[in-house]
Amino acid sequence: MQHIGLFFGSFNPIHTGHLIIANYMAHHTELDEVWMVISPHNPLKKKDTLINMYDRLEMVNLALEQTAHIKSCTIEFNMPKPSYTIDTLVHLQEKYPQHTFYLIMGEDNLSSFEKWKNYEIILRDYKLLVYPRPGVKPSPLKEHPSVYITDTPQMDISATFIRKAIKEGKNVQFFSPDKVLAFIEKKGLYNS
Ligand SMILES: Nc1ncnc2c1ncn2[C@@H]1O[C@H](COP(=O)(O)OP(=O)(O)OP(=O)(O)O)[C@@H](O)[C@H]1O
Ligand SMILES: O=C(O)c1ccc[n+]([C@@H]2O[C@H](COP(=O)([O-])O)[C@@H](O)[C@H]2O)c1
Repeated sequence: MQHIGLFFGSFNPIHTGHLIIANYMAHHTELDEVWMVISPHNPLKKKDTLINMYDRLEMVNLALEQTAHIKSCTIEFNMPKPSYTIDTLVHLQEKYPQHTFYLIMGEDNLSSFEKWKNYEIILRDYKLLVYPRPGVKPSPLKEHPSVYITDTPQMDISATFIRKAIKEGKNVQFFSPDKVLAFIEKKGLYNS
């Protein structure tokens, strides 16, 4: 049996903030592995700036080329859209009954967690590893017995910031691995 942390996200694009969290969860906690689950469409986000899921997957894979114990997961690609996490959890548990799954999320997502489909069932059946994120109002759910607040380093960087900077022609070196930035440039992503 393995303990797998599921790090769900749009990864539009993946950035250093995501990667530091994934590393911390994979190597500094009791988890055996972290799977980065690329969500085709977050039910609570508009699709305007969302680029195609295959390009987002490619960027995650480029970022993870040299890493052990952190993998990409495309399970939501073939599931109904938008991507409801409870449905994915049930599907993964059926497919991998030998694993114990944990949900990894930033505090920003915990603050809106009560808007998620069947969030009470998620809290009943899964443990949530929640890491602090700068500038987020603390959620009362922090006290829930299924919620574990981790001691993860914090970095105030977001995909929104990166997309905006690229659109404005600014330099974003180090915000994401070089290979990811080269892919963005080659494909002309986030330019308009
Ligand atoms: N800098 C960061 N530090 C910690 N967690 C982060 C950071 N950036 C994103 N996350 C977390 O990663 C998960 C996936 O986030 P997502 O792909 O939406 O990135 P984002 O940077 O928040 O994107 P956007 O700016 O487009 O909303 C979420 O749980 C989010 O809280
Ligand atoms: O299940 C839900 O109702 C639900 C509501 C909002 C967000 N989510 C998921 O939370 C994950 C984080 O999304 P994001 O866009 O902040 O990276 C992503 O996988 C979404 O599909 C899920």
